[in-house]
Amino acid sequence: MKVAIFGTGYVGLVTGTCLAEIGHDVTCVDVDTAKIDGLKRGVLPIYEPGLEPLVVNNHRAGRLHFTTDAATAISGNEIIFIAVGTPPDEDGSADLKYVVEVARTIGRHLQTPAIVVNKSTVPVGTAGLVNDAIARELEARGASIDFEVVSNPEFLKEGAAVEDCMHPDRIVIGARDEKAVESLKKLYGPFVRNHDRFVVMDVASAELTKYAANAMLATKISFMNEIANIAERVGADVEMVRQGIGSDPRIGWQFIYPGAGYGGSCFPKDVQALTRTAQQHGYQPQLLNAVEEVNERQKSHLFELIKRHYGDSLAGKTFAVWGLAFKPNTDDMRAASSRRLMEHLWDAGAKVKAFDPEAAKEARRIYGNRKDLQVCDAMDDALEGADALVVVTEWRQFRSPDLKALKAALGDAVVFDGRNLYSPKDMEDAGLAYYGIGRGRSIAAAAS
Ligand SMILES: NC(=O)C1=CN([C@@H]2O[C@H](COP(=O)(O)OP(=O)(O)OC[C@H]3O[C@@H](n4cnc5c(N)ncnc54)[C@H](O)[C@@H]3O)[C@@H](O)[C@H]2O)C=CC1
Ligand SMILES: O=C(O)[C@H]1O[C@H](OP(=O)(O)OP(=O)(O)OC[C@H]2O[C@@H](n3ccc(=O)[nH]c3=O)[C@H](O)[C@@H]2O)[C@H](O)[C@@H](O)[C@@H]1O
Repeated sequence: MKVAIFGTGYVGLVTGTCLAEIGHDVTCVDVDTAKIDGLKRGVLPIYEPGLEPLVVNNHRAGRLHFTTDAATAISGNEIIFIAVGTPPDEDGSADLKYVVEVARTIGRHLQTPAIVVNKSTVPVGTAGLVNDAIARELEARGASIDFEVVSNPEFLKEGAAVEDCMHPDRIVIGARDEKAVESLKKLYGPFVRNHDRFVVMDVASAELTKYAANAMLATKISFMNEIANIAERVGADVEMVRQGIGSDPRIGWQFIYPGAGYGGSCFPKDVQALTRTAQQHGYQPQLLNAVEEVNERQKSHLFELIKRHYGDSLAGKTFAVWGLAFKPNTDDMRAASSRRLMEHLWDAGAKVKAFDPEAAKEARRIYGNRKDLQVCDAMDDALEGADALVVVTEWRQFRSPDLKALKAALGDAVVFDGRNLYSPKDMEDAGLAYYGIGRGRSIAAAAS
């Protein structure tokens, strides 16, 4: 099938590439000329495991095209995806200006009937806005061309995006028109050959499903962070508690890892946007408010633990920070907890030596040449001359450090573990003071 995708970010590029991989003819469109030029040369704008060879091979095979020319991209394509950003507006609601702009562009250039599939995360009612924007442009041209707007939210995770796209656990389609549903089933069919994973519903329910999924996952995380904060106060270890509840299939093992708070481009903005939607409809979403509030507090929690150890005398101290990306296997630092931590440390007069396997370039882009930040090329380099280590992202290579070397390297022999990667006992045996998240007993011991 012939497909155009507007927006060549995490969602658009991954979706387009995976659709090309299963044999469709895909044109990715973006307004960012540098991104498109890079992609044509095989230079990817993001780090995503497994994506680069797929992009290069499918581009070479002539199934995956990149352009900034919307008119050419739209021409003759039966399916047109919208996969542009929906960042938070000033009041937290989703800013739909990019989505509406794409809809207008489609209306301006559409020549043949098409299904317009909205993959961006958008509030209920957006399909209607998209429909109206296209219709208005067609009317202005005096053109009468059939089109149908469908909601098809995306559930992929960064760091596992290709895998999620190739093996989706469900494909949600919100549509009024049976023919549009059949076309999308044909498009995605090869991804779900052995299982019927299509969940077909009305458009409003599909739009809300996306927010419900992200809000539920964010709720699980904030819930565990709340338990961690209680554990810290009552002298329990949240890691034991996690193991004690995860085996109950009604609770499950996933998304119950306490930590330095959830980050990324989606959970924070989507919880806020759903909150705004509820409020706009006269409902006070107390649970969603609490999920966000707990997360906001949690993002400062590592710094609170650092203050607990050092008191207010942080000026002149140097902190090694392992992990800058908001999660492992990505270079994305949007709303990353590392940023909040470093900003607190800098405000307190401390310096940071940071290492991340993929996000170094992004950190340099965000923070430029700050005197109090040194972005290092190796994890051990970050330890040199540091007083303490703070682990913010659970990259695999951080999991088994040489504790003797760690003790020797750190001026104050103290570790703050924002992802509970280490055993308090191993740390204690190695002579390191250890602060994890929600690890009440070891924190009490370290602070005493
Ligand atoms: N990042 C993720 O893991 C996921 C994101 N989503 C949702 O998908 C949407 C896209 O997110 P990302 O891919 O992360 O965004 P992104 O920011 O990585 O990429 C968006 C792209 O759209 C381009 N763009 C903006 N206006 C355009 C226009 N008029 N025509 C063509 N291209 C245009 C931008 O230049 C940018 O390259 C958002 O609504 C997000 O909430 C959904 C699931 C997962
Ligand atoms: O809408 C989106 O953009 C996507 O948002 C999340 O995906 P993503 O943000 O890429 O990454 P996650 O693995 O969900 O992690 C989000 C944050 O939660 C944190 N987290 C995750 C799991 C956990 O147990 N504890 C925890 O603190 C991570 O460290 C990270 O900061 C969802 O998992 C995807 O299904 C969704 O499509």
